[in-house]
Amino acid sequence: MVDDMSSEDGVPVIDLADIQGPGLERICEQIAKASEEWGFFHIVNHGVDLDLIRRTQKAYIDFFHLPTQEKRKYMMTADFEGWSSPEVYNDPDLMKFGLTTAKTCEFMYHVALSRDPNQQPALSTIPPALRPMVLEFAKEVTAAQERVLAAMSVALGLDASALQNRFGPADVGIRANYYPLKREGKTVGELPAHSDLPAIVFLFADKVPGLEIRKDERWVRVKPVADAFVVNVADCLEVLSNGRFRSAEHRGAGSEAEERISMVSFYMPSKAATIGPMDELLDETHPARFRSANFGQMGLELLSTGLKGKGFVEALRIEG
Ligand SMILES: O=C(O)CCC(=O)C(=O)O
Ligand SMILES: [Fe+2]
Repeated sequence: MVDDMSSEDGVPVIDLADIQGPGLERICEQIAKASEEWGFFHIVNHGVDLDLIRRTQKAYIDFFHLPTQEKRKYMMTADFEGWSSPEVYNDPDLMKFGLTTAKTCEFMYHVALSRDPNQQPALSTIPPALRPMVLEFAKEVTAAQERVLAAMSVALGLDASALQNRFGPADVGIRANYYPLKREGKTVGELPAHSDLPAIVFLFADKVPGLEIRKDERWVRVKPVADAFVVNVADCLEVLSNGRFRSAEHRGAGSEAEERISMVSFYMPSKAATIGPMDELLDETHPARFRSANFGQMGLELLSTGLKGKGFVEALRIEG
């Protein structure tokens, strides 16, 4: 077991090996501290099979290496699912949806899992060579996300299931970002500064650096930790925790040493969920710092306006 480990950049590293045993209390304390101070932390011994992660990563890399005309078969559609790259973002096929998020690095996005038995994702849009891996990966990552959510609930003084229940049956979206080798400092597409909207996010990009996160007024280049996921408190969690946990702005880029892929899993509240401070956290001395909103309505509106800043958090903040 690793005690209060920290990578050189200061981003906390939390060992989850004992999350279902007597270590839970200590893990909850570490998660609370990291979520309050950073909004970001690495997790090791997360329970997601490493061989599965590597196979999924390899399958995505093979996809991104295909010729453009092959990848165009999976071009993004109006529901934001599919493939996009800076090379094609002016393409009329893509622009007809007004997809501003397309102006980022090359990526592919799919909803790969739904906790709602009546609303299963349309898996036919995931390239067949990727499908079995992506589905298995999404299943394991979702289970790990729910373990971390339970620890976060306990850390907030709530029942272990409180946050997950509040989100309702989640959808989990997987976004794979591809950054080709950077040549002579030239970038071929980056992810501009943004915070993630829903709700808890796991990012896997060990080995190759490129993720930068904002800590107070400075940008910190995250040093990769082998086999770890980077956990990110997203906007919805900041609002549910009434501002105790913070979502942090971050940005992604490629490297001059190696091509880079980041696999990002978004645990999304049900569209029917109300995103607002948890009632249990409010009293006379702790008034609500945010309004409440329907996730389906507000979330999609914000996503379609593109990536910038902490849009959702700011839109709901109560001044004063
Ligand atoms: O590639 C990265 O390191 C950042 C990815 C990211 O922030 C995202 O996909 O939302
Ligand atoms: Fe992000």
